Amino acid sequence: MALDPGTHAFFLDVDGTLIDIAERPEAVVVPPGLSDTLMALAERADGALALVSGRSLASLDALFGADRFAAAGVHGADIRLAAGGPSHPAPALDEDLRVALRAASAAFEGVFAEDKVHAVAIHYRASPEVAPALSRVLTEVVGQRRGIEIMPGHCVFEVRQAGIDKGAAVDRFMASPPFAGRRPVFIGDDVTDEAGFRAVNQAGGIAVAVGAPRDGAHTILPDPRAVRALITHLAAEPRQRRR
Ligand SMILES: O=P(O)(O)OC[C@H]1O[C@H](O[C@H]2O[C@H](CO)[C@@H](O)[C@H](O)[C@H]2O)[C@H](O)[C@@H](O)[C@@H]1O
Repeated sequence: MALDPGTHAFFLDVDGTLIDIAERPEAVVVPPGLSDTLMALAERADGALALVSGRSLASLDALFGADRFAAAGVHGADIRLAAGGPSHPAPALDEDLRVALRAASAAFEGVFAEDKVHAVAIHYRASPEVAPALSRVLTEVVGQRRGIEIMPGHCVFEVRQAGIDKGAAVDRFMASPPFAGRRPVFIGDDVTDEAGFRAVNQAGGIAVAVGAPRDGAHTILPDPRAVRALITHLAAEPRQRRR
């Protein structure tokens, strides 16, 4: 894969892409040195590197360092266009909907709700067999509310506002420096990353799936370890890179 920090902009999904999946969101491990390696790549790309995640910005900062990276949190509902800069949050998901989703989730053994204010992730990794029934209940809770969608992910249903997705986040980053004028690259593993793939494809960029084929992806890396190896390679001085 011919990627060049001098000309590409990098959009990186987090769970299942940069870091390995864990049993619970708070149990993930960021490998030692990964944040510094990402920073080195960001510097080589003149700042054109963003984390694009379903996690909140607070969660990303806890994992990778406060304000260290440009980032789109909660699938783009809360965007920090530059490291150290302000965030631009969308309106919160209605409080009564969030309360109802938390209550509905609590009725299922092994299920818990992660309330991210702009979205609620309902996790069922500990009880995968409940997925069909859980999906039906969440659909009932959302009911006739307009502009709300339920997105499946890895052992999770995410209830969020329609129109906010990783593709819109990529478009927003690409509209201004240091991203504008570069060729975007999106690396991700989940169905929610396919919106990011569509956005980079429309901009003539490169979409890289992780672990399994995904709609819109040009190529696949086998796992997060391979993603980290690629990042390490790109972050190195050109003369240090193996040809
Ligand atoms: O867009 P991402 O950066 O891939 O974030 C997607 C969701 O990741 C987290 O949940 C997922 O990872 C957990 C830790 O590995 C795992 O336990 C869970 O089953 C996965 O769904 C995070 O908790 C969510 O908020 C993100 O939306």
